[in-house]
Amino acid sequence: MAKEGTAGVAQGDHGIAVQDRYPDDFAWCYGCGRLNPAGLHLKTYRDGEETVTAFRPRPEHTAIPGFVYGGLIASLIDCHGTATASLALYHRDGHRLGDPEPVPRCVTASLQVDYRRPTPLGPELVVRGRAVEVGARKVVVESELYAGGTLCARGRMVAVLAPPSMTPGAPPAPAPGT
Ligand SMILES: CCCCC/C=C\C/C=C\C/C=C\C/C=C\CCCC(=O)SCCNC(=O)CCNC(=O)[C@H](O)C(C)(C)COP(=O)(O)OP(=O)(O)OC[C@H]1O[C@@H](n2cnc3c(N)ncnc32)[C@H](O)[C@@H]1OP(=O)(O)O
Repeated sequence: MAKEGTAGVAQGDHGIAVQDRYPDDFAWCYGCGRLNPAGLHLKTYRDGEETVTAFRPRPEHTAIPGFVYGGLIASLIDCHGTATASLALYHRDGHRLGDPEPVPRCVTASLQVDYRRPTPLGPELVVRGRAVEVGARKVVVESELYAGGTLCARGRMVAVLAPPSMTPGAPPAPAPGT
């Protein structure tokens, strides 16, 4: 059974965030890429048998006044899920965060979000996830999103290892003055 959300996030695998171990070419994601200056910079940590992340929505993440936009909720569940999948594959291969081997990058093949309660805008949101199936390249991740300890959304996703042949180059640098 899922634990109630808390904001205590940094435990296990040396307290390192999965996203801080993605190779640079895979670190531009809007939701979780550490190199995307306009992104959300989500960080996923191992917490026992689960993973956890926390994010405090800002006023621009409003759906209707006082409540969080569902697309943001989906983004948090998405990026936390792909990181949870990456960590599951890394662990399966005998590694721990902090090892020199790069963390594998997964992309979203399928994402389902069930919005169970309106999510209040104000408290920090906490997402807890776990890999429930780990295949050769495919990982199924289930997760829950909490606001102030209240379960507001559930996620289920299929994440697939990005083929190395599709590694992108870094995006172009912004034009001067932008
Ligand atoms: C933005 C990336 C777009 C391109 C993706 C490709 C390469 C990635 C390159 C760079 C990525 C860099 C950074 C990523 C940044 C952010 C990530 C955050 C999350 C996202 O924002 S990411 C954007 C949205 N995402 C996509 O843009 C994916 C488009 N898509 C594809 O690129 C292919 O579709 C792919 C690679 C997913 C699979 O293609 P594939 O040919 O490699 O593998 P295959 O089809 O054999 O599937 C293998 C196993 O997954 C099962 N499976 C597949 N699809 C399923 C589904 N929908 N439901 C249930 N199961 C499914 C199969 O049933 C099989 O399962 P089994 O092994 O058990 O038989």
